[in-house]
Amino acid sequence: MKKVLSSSAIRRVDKKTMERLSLSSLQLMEIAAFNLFQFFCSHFQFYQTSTIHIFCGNGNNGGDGLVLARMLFKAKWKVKVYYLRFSSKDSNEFAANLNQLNEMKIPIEELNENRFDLSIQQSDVVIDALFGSGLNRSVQGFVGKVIDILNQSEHIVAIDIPSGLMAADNRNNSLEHVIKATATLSIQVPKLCLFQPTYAECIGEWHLIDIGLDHMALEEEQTPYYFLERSDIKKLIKPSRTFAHKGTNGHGLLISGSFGMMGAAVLSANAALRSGVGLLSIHTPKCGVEILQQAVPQAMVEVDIHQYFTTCIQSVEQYKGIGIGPGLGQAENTQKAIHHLLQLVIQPLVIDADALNILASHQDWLSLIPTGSILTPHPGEFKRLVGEWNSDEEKLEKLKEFCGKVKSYVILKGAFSCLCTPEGLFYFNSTGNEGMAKGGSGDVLTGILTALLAQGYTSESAAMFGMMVHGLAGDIAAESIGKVSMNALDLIEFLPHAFMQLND
Ligand SMILES: NC(=O)C1=CN([C@@H]2O[C@H](COP(=O)(O)OP(=O)(O)OC[C@H]3O[C@@H](n4cnc5c(N)ncnc54)[C@H](O)[C@@H]3O)[C@@H](O)[C@H]2O)[C@@H](O)CC1
Ligand SMILES: [K+]
Repeated sequence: MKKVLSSSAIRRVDKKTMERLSLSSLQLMEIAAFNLFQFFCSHFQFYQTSTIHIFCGNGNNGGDGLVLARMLFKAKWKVKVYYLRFSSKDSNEFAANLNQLNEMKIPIEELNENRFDLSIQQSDVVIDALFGSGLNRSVQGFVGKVIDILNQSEHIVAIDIPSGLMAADNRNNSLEHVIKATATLSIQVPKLCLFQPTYAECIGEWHLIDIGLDHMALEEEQTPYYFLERSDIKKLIKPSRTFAHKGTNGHGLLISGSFGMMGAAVLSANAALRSGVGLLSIHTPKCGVEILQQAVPQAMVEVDIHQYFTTCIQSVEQYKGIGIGPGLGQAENTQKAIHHLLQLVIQPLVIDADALNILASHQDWLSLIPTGSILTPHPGEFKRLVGEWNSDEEKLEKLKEFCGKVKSYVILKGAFSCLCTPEGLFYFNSTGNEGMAKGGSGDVLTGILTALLAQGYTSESAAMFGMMVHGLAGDIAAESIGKVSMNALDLIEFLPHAFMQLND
């Protein structure tokens, strides 16, 4: 698990690293730039025949750019270096490295208001080292003009953060002039902006470049934001037991499906059955019985009295994991059935799709949600629950407030799905890809989560584990058959591989 830190926290960690490892600021910069250099050379080998234009500000992000330029120059890459002084005082590290470049006779050009005629070819590469985590106000004036010109380039690699973007909160940033990077090499610590959809087109693909910051110093920083990694899940996985039988692996219930939407029930049931549940029951209207008995013979079907949709859920105390929502529809009698279930149930629920939409239209029922439930909205469903937001930052505030209010977990689905806890901690997922953005993916997640709760995982563990394994199944599917063709059925097909990889 990596901590997502603010600029001020990163500065403290940098400082402690230097103190504890007896490094000067120049030495730390040298290490940072060397790691950037190594990554750049191996990951962007195909740029080797291009001219690399490196644009440096006169702070420490610019310092990183100068050191990287020196290293690429020595390694015989074709580099052109430019710097501009947006601040009247150069940082010490920038100044020292500028001297070095001059001493080594590496050509370097100063840009200013009167001189910034840039000639960059289509195949050339721009490295953006203008501003990093030190940006504390919107970019304006001359440097803004330079950013606009650079944005005409096709290949832009940003160092640490695309210039013009702030690490954590951009609500007071006009965002008029922001580098639109194709890739961002962020220095060791993930920043909140990396996970926010609004800034995705400025950040491009991103990579974290480890520079050996002091682990204790990172430990000492407090943050509500975390980047969840595969290794975190391994610790949560329950060992399998030799004498396990279907009864000890938990009995799950899925309340899903309605006329015309039985596919959702089939998907979530199959996902649950691939996620270790001992026994699975599906509550469904009469029209779904034959479909489910054929498509999911391993499951038991509990038949509603209604032909087309769910109207009546009787007793649920025997189930440890209960998932409700996929393909449920929003018929009036289904709404009543949900209300009845909420009054009846004490164990946490997995709540998805139409069950969320029903809750959104009955806000007074939110207080009936059992503590520790897991809600899995996509942004549209979440908006119906909490109203519009004006920025990603506000969206996270609403998420925290909502989870606290309903004392439950929310997995807000999307790229870097975000799990928020009732205590207001945020965990961004590191698995998953855009090939999963298709109907049925969410139904699969509901099935997985229901199965994990049934097996006795706590809501928090189930939410982390489920979110990670779901995304990983998507990543394996993308690798095996490609993002275009993969669909929800493939997520189920690759779930066993994902579970095995997490267990390894
Ligand atoms: N020892 C260290 O501190 C390390 C720093 N590193 C690099 O240093 C960067 C941070 O460096 P700095 O703190 O010097 O900051 P930056 O280089 O990001 O920015 C430079 C300065 O510009 C000024 N500024 C802020 N917003 C502005 C605006 N809109 N218009 C004009 N000027 C503005 C501020 O005074 C700021 O300090 C990181 O992003 C990273 O690239 C890395 O080398 C790792 C080690
Ligand atoms: K930058």
